[in-house]
Amino acid sequence: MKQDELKQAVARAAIDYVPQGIIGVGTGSTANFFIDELATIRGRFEAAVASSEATAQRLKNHGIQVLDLNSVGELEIYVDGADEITRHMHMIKGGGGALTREKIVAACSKKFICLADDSKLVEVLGKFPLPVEVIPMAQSHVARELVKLGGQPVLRTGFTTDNGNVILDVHNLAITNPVELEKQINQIVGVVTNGLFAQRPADILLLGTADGVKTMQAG
Ligand SMILES: O=C(CO)[C@H](O)[C@H](O)COP(=O)(O)O
Repeated sequence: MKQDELKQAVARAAIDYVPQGIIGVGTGSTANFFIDELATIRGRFEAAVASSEATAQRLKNHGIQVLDLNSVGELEIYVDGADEITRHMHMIKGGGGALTREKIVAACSKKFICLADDSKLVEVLGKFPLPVEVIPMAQSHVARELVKLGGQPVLRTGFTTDNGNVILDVHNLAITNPVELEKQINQIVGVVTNGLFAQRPADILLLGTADGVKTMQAG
């Protein structure tokens, strides 16, 4: 099965988790498939909160109401993809550069439902370069600190986040303790946040495989 077919299958499976109220919606090609599925059940839920400008636009294009996070309470679910995920539900996210808003919406949600094709399931995080969102004037400082942690930061050229910041993609990190590394990187002055989602892992993983969609939880 092609990767896109697997993404579409998990997006369709996620519809079973959609509550009547307001849904947090992620960013990326898998999230886009989910948005397209949401469009088919418009009217069965109230509205959405978007984790990026691109997601907000796609939701609106489908006629789905998009609300400001500050105007709503805690969300029932947040649905998003990942670049890598482990059996412990720790993730690397931010391949699309939306990591900060994704982390914020996820933090405001009771349940994080991760949608991924089986190429994203890994034993250890870190083959995918870890995205770090950085205030532009701190770019060099943060890069030096990331080198001290053993990584090789590379500026994502020509890319600005929805928050007006830059992304350093950090290669070759040995991510043996994702919870600690997430905290450590976030303590560097000038870092907005990093793409490790370990302090707040996913609750449910819908994994697209050639044998169908598998539902997994931390274990
Ligand atoms: O974190 C993300 C965007 O910032 C995405 O969830 C992640 O990059 C996966 O993308 P895709 O679904 O296109 O494979």
